[in-house]
Amino acid sequence: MTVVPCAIALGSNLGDSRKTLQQALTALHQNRYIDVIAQSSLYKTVAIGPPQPDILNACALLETSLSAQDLLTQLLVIEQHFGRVRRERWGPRTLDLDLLFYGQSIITEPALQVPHPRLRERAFVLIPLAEIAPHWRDPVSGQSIRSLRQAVDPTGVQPLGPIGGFT
Ligand SMILES: Nc1ncnc2c1ncn2[C@@H]1O[C@H](COP(=O)(O)OP(=O)(O)OP(=O)(O)O)[C@@H](O)[C@H]1O
Ligand SMILES: Nc1nc2c(c(=O)[nH]1)N=C(CO)CN2
Repeated sequence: MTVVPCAIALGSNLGDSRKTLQQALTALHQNRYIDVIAQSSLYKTVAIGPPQPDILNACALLETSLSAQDLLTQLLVIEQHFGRVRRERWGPRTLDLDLLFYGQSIITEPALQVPHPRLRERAFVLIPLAEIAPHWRDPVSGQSIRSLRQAVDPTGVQPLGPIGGFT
């Protein structure tokens, strides 16, 4: 059985966001095909996009025996479980789970792009991810997460400490 290391981003700005992120990590942990290897601190971040409340963001490293498509399906199932309703693009959400990396794969399908196409410009992704995977190499740019993180403006990304709830 092949096990693939992956990275995901978590975000929430509706409801009890800290609890939602904790419960999302617990749901991933409970999936028999997914191991949660590491989780970043929690960050309060200024929302990029339409005006809306600040967002709680974090990242996690996983190992999975699922295909990238099946892992995305599991992420979408967990989002739905937390009542995510899609309205405007980049609007407020109870839970957003993005697949950032699936090993060193490059996937460009309509429903799945990996590495996540916007991760290189996102301080709210790169700062938490650099905590847990500084040496991970982005297969598209060839750069490490640490060097991508050093290139973004950290303004508006404030650490809040451990996510808590899940160990
Ligand atoms: N790497 C990926 N991770 C998560 N969803 C992806 C990915 N690539 C493509 N998608 C597709 O995008 C859809 C999710 O769009 P969504 O509305 O959550 O975007 P968003 O997270 O608000 O914005 P952004 O994609 O800029 O982070 C999913 O239904 C999925 O099919
Ligand atoms: N701060 C912040 N801004 C965003 C976020 C997010 O998770 N955090 N997600 C977006 C679309 O996924 C768009 N804008």
